[in-house]
Amino acid sequence: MGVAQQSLSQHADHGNFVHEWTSVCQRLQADLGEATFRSWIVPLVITNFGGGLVQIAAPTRFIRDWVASNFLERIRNYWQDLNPTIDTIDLIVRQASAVVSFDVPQASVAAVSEETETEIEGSFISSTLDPRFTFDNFVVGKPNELAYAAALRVAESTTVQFNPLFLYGGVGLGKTHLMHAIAWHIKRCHPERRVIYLSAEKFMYQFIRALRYKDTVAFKEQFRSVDVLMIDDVQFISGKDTTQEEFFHTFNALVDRNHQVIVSADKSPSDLQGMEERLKSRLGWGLVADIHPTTYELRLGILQSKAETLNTQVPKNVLEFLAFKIASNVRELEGALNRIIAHSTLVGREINLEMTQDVLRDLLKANDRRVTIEDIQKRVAEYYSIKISDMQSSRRSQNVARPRQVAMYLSKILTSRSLPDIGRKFGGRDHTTVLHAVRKVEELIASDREFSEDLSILRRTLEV
Ligand SMILES: Nc1ncnc2c1ncn2[C@@H]1O[C@H](COP(=O)(O)OP(=O)(O)OP(=O)(O)O)[C@@H](O)[C@H]1O
Repeated sequence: MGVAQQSLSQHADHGNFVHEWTSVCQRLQADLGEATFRSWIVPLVITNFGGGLVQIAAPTRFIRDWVASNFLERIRNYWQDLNPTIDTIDLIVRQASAVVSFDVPQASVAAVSEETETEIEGSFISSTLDPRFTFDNFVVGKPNELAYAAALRVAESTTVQFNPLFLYGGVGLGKTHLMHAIAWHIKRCHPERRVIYLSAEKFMYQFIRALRYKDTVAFKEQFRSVDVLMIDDVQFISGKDTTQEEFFHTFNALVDRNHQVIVSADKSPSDLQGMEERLKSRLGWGLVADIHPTTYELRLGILQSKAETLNTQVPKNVLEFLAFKIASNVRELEGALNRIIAHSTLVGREINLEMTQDVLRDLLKANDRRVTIEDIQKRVAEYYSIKISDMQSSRRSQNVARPRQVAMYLSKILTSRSLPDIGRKFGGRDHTTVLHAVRKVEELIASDREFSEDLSILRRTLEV
């Protein structure tokens, strides 16, 4: 019996849960078939249980999302058949290195002790780093070029050039990705440098624990002896005065010794509410680099890169559609791409616009950019100098029919309306007419450069 197994078996319910999970897995295996079971269920580990809750961790967000939308209900039902006290299955993402797993047939159970939340590897003490968050996987565009350049500079140089480096930006725009990328780079190129990377939340909990166990000397020593201290989401300690005080002293001790400090937050130092003035001011002393909201081009670049990483061919018009429609943040954009790829892999359905709109209906509604079919008809009519009423008319001459087809195509890719809906707005035409128009325009985009350029211009005017 391994160490982790021993520690878990101290839990009174351990035996039952292992037994139950094994039975649930057997039923899933029978239902789903070997290949699906291996792809989606085997990577899962149980990380916590008790009080009616089972917490299951997936190694990546992609697997978590897919399991959540396809198997969660079934896992809960099967579990409740065995143990009616279970009412919640909590699916989380946790890297394999953060958990200790041990042998249970088919799928595994893990014990997460406080030690395993902090990875201690040689001189590198840190929260678990996501292996995908590297500089190589970071797509650079106008909105993030300064933050990227600053992060790379700090990661590459062994002398301190600006202290602290303060990275900030809205939700899901890549702050954590850049922080991890810096840490990975240092870990690879300068393994002798001592780096601590952790969230401000964890900093606070470690500090509270040190206070509780009267261990603050060791706490201070640990943080003040590093070459690089990286604190993610520093806004978390806003309003938490004692933690701020400790962070302030740690920060000063490191900066005074010319050791690098890197901090990320959702706002600029001066906008951090609930943060002491002297800390705000010190946080702004070095280089403050913001990550702006993404542009259409950056979103498209990110999607192309992610599709390549996932080794999947996704049609260009689908990537463009997603880049246009999902402008909120990169995390959501990635989630959307993962969902359609997973759907296609498992159901064997070809990835195209139709299927994308189908699979992502809810998400698309939430992100509706409110370009209406009427806006499109008006803009296209202006562009080709035809009457707007010709969008609905039965005239078939080429100079009217082609713009009408273009408007139908743009309605399909820029709104989430269905083919029959679009047909209705174009003088009550049938959905097959709309489909024909979409195909025709796609053909022309591929074969006629001038036409394709016209269309890009038109599209851009609608996207602003
Ligand atoms: N420029 C980019 N290139 C590639 N991937 C990106 C880029 N920007 C963001 N991402 C991806 O988007 C997701 C969200 O990014 P991340 O977690 O770094 O955001 P964040 O700014 O830290 O968000 P939060 O405010 O929620 O902490 C990650 O999967 C990340 O890899």
